[in-house]
Amino acid sequence: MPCNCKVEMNGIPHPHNGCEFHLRKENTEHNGHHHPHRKTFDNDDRYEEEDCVAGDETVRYPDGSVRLRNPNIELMDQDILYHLALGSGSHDLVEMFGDVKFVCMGGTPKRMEQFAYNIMAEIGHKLPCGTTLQDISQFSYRYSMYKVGPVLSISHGMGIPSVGILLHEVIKLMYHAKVHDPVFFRIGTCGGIGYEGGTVIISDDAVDGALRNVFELLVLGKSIQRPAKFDKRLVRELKGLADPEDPYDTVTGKTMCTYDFYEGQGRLDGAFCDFTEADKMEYLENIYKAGVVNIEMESLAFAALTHQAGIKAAVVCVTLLDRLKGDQVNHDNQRC
Ligand SMILES: O=P(O)(O)O[C@H]1O[C@H](CO)[C@@H](O)[C@H]1O
Ligand SMILES: O=c1cc[nH]c(=O)[nH]1
Repeated sequence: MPCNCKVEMNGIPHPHNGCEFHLRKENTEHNGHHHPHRKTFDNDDRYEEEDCVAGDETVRYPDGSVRLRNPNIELMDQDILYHLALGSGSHDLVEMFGDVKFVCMGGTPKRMEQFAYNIMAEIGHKLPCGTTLQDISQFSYRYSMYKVGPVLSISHGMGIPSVGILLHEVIKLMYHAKVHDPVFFRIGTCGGIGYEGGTVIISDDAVDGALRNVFELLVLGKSIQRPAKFDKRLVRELKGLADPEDPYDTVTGKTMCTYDFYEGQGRLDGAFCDFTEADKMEYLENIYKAGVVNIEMESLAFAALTHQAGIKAAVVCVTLLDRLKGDQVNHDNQRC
């Protein structure tokens, strides 16, 4: 049953929160996609199908548009993308985002604003006279989002919870906007393991602090694990863009993703530390031997959630320091 409540938030009309789960049970068509065999909402739908591959038609519509693996969304009158300050009822998402091809994410709002300007110069995108780039999500006060032609540039904050929330909403945005075959990138910073500051690292695998290649999440109090997989072809394509003339090295390898910057990454300089320098070095040398080339804080969720959604994704990070040589990050190394 549709709901007529209207609420304005920050000048943007927003659907009434209490109405978001008014279900239209008779509906079998949603978002222009026909669902003759709408699935029931069970654990199999949500948490299995580990073998699906980005671009696989079992996780995409045949035209390449993003298929949501959550049957609840198609039953809702409108979907509020709360942390983006957008909504399927309040905005024409197809008109605003239907032409998106690349979604680039990185930690800070400033980086992603600068990246948007760089992309604008790179692709020769012109803004209407007298206008500047606008932060589309400014009234969320959480993330920043800029759109330059087919490129979205979005800040994701720090850590798995922050990037995870963003990914849920951006994947739904792709679905509502009927975007075809989007490719997601995280453009980040990291600590190198055996690599000096200034090295570019393309992740070909993501592991947690115990070297497990899965993203673990508590759902309804139970631990679920989702495989964290990157698109190997995209990794090779990106590596192929490296030029021997580049004034920095570009390498591929296994990225460790931790839940903390200090103790979680074996740093001795946090507010707490219950291990010795020898313990730290033993750990870092062990992960180095296991093939880990860098440590950061989002790749596991990034790989797992994009893989789950059938979206091609890659993580490319620059090292700020070699963790085999120290812990402290200089301000000069991290400019935005
Ligand atoms: O520079 P970003 O993209 O934020 O990435 C890295 O920097 C942050 C820690 O300083 C973490 O988010 C880590 O993943
Ligand atoms: O050491 C580092 C540097 C940047 N980001 C991290 O997560 N770790």
